[in-house]
Amino acid sequence: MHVHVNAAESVDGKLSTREREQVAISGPEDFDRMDALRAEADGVVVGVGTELADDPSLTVTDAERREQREAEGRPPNPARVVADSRARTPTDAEILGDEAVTYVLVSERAVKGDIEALENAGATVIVAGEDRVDLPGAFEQLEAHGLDSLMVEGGGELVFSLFDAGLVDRLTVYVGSTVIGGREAPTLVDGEGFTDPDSFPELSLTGVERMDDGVVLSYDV
Ligand SMILES: NC(=O)C1=CN([C@@H]2O[C@H](COP(=O)(O)OP(=O)(O)OC[C@H]3O[C@@H](n4cnc5c(N)ncnc54)[C@H](OP(=O)(O)O)[C@@H]3O)[C@@H](O)[C@H]2O)C=CC1
Ligand SMILES: Nc1nc(O)c(N)c(N[C@@H]2O[C@H](COP(=O)(O)O)[C@@H](O)[C@H]2O)n1
Repeated sequence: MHVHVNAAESVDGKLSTREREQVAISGPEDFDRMDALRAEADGVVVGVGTELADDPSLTVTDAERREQREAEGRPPNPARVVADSRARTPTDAEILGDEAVTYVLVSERAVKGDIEALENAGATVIVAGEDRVDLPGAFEQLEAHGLDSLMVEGGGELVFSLFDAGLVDRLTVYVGSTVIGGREAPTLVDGEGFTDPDSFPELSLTGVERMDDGVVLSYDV
C-alpha cells in the first residue's frame, strides 16, 4: 500500500483553530493540487475527528479528472475511508453519499447496531484492532478490496498513528502565511508524539514550491 499524507497548516503548524472548525488555510491553487492528488489515489482517508468537524465529501471536484479516471477503467471518484473505532460516523454524513464507495474502519469496540446502521447507509465496514483501529491490519484489508494507494488528509491524531506505524511513504504540506495559535489547536502530527530522537521519522525534502500565499513542501519518508 502506498500512503501519501497531504494537509494544509498555518505557519505555526496548526491544521485548524482550537475550536476545531474547518479553516481554509490554503487558496484555490492548493485546493486544485489537492483535487489532483485525490484523483490519483484509490482511496482518500480521514480520521473520525476530521469527519465530525468538517463533514467533507472527499470527492474529486474537477469533472475532467473524473472523466480521466473513468477512461482508465477506474471509478470516477476514489473510495472514501474513515478511521472510526467506535462507528461514530453519522449516517447522514457527506462521505456516505453515492458518489463513491465508502469504507468505515472500526475496531472491536464498535457496537453491532452502529455497524449495521452504517452498512444500511451504504458503507462497507472493516473491523481491525481491539481498541483503536489497527491501521496496518485495516490497510491490508483495503488492499484485498483493490485499494493500492491512499491519500490521507488528516487530522493530526491519525497522522501521528500512521507515522508511528511506519506507514507513511510521502508527505506534502502546504504552509500558509497565517498564524492560528492555540495550544489546543490541532497540528499536523499530534497523538502521543515521539520522545526518543532515534525514533523521530526522518524525511527527505524533495521539493519546495511557492503556491497561493504560501509554500508546498514535499518529502519522501
Ligand atoms: N488543514 C488541513 O489540511 C486539515 C485540517 N483538519 C482539521 O483537523 C481537525 C481534526 O483532527 P483530529 O482531531 O486530530 O482528528 P483526526 O481526523 O485525526 O481523527 C482522530 C480520531 O480518529 C480515530 N481513530 C481511529 N483509529 C485511530 C488510530 N489508529 N489512530 C488515531 N486515531 C484513530 C480516533 O477516534 P476513535 O477512537 O473514536 O475512533 C481519533 O480520535 C479538525 O479541526 C479538521 O478541521 C483535518 C484534515 C486536514
Ligand atoms: N488542502 C487543504 N487546505 C485547507 O486549507 C484545508 N482546510 C484542507 N482541509 C481538508 O479538506 C477537506 C475538505 O474536503 P471537501 O472539499 O469537503 O471534500 C477537509 O476535510 C480536510 O481534509 N485541505
